[in-house]
Amino acid sequence: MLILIDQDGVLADFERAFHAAWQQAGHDFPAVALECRTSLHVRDDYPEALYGAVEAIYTAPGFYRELPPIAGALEGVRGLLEAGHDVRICTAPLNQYRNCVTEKFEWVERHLGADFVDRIILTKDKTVVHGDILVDDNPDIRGSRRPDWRQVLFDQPYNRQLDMPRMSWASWRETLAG
Ligand SMILES: Nc1ncnc2c1ncn2[C@H]1C[C@H](O)[C@@H](COP(=O)(O)O)O1
Ligand SMILES: [Mg+2]
Repeated sequence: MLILIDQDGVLADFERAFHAAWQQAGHDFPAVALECRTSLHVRDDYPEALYGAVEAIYTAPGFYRELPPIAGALEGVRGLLEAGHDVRICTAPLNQYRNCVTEKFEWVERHLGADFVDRIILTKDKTVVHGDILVDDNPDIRGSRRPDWRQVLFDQPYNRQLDMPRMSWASWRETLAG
């Protein structure tokens, strides 16, 4: 199968890094605990007056480069390759792309190796990408086409209210390799 894997929130732990950076910045408003996050975009769980401060964290140089891998993700990706699947990273850049784009590539090179950079598909519209399965933490992927892939939702606190087929890296074999 051709398996498309999202980067942020599936391979790279955007949430954990944001939480740590917000705490370190010393804002009066406390960091929203990961288990209490309710919407995909972290900004939406903070007061509107703090949107600028939230964005300043994830647009800062180094934020994307230093994201920790999600537990089990790197082993899971290698396992999918070993099982014979064609694995591609399918990721959307921020509109404020300056640090984000380069650092997403650096992240892949650092954690999955230089050859894996060839497997990156960077797009604002994942519906135009061909594949059998897309593993993504976003439960509402929009675009210009009817996609030919089937989505498997990557389990995150902010998408748990939805009843959709989902997986975590602890259960990828049961969900994807069958
Ligand atoms: N939880 C998030 N809050 C804010 N912005 C986010 C979050 N997860 C991803 N993003 C941004 C960062 C990326 O540039 C794009 C989508 O990335 P993707 O690798 O397709 O998940 O949205
Ligand atoms: Mg994502």
